[in-house]
Amino acid sequence: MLRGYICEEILNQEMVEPSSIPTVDLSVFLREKEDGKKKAMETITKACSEYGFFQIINHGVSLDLMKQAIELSKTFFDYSDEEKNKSSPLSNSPLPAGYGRQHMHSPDKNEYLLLFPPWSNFNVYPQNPPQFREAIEELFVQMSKIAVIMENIINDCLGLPSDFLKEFNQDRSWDLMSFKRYFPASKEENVGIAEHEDGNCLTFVVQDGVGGLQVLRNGEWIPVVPAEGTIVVNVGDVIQVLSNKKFKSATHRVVRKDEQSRYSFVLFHNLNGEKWVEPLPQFTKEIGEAPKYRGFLYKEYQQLRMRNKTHPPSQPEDVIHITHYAIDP
Ligand SMILES: O=C(O)CCC(=O)C(=O)O
Ligand SMILES: [Fe+2]
Repeated sequence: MLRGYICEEILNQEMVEPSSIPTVDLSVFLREKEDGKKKAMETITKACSEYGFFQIINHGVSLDLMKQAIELSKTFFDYSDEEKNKSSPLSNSPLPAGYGRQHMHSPDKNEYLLLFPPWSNFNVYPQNPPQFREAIEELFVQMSKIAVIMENIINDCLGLPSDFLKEFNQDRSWDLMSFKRYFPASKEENVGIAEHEDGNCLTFVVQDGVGGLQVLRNGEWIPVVPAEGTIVVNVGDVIQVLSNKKFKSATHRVVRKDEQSRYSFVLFHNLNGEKWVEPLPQFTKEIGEAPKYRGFLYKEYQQLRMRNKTHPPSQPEDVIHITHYAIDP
């Protein structure tokens, strides 16, 4: 049940509904043949230079497993608080891995299960449903493989050495997976996750059929129409800073639907907190361009973002995001 599938066999393209963000067939990178790679790289480069969002098909992650994980997360989130709270975070973990709900004052209306890689000591796995843990662990492995492939593609698109990002961060222990349930919209408001950019390197999203994920493109909110088997990819702040804004960290949000919960899960391909992040010489000194950001310790940024969530600032302009490190021209 949890086995991966051979990429050539799967995902009849006709199954995929039309969507407003570009779709990249990842199988061209998984095969030895060169066909289609150039075109796929152009699509990715354009999407990342403009707004940082695209989606992938034929990625090698088991479709059965993706579906099964969404179903298992539904079962989990439907349990009583008492059952869910059995997976409450350990007090010594660097981020609250385990089950949680957004802070009462947060505009975000969702509950979540946060997990570090399967070998981490910080994970507090749900005991129920019984198959959930195995599915999460297998998905973590399969999606992390795609993340490494995608890192290499991004290196090529940016003109960096082909294993640059892998070498930049060898330590995968800060990677995270998050399962979420967004509650149905109320009469007064429908924010699932307020407009934001992800702080990490690359994000991979699997959503159910409900919809509500939107990306900002040229000042307009574009819906990311759910299509079975696709994985949505977005660029995070770390890539934006390293590339000196050549690639954009996608601004996105989730809008809640009436009368329906929405379920999704996400792999955040992340950085070790001790990494120093600053625009690379390839995008500054070597091409005579001024850096758009000052350097920072990644964990400092992650902690500031966490503080936003647990102690929400009273003014929207006090929210810390990557502009905190921006150098004014
Ligand atoms: O649930 C989704 O579709 C996206 C979630 C998201 O943007 C996030 O967790 O940062
Ligand atoms: Fe996000």
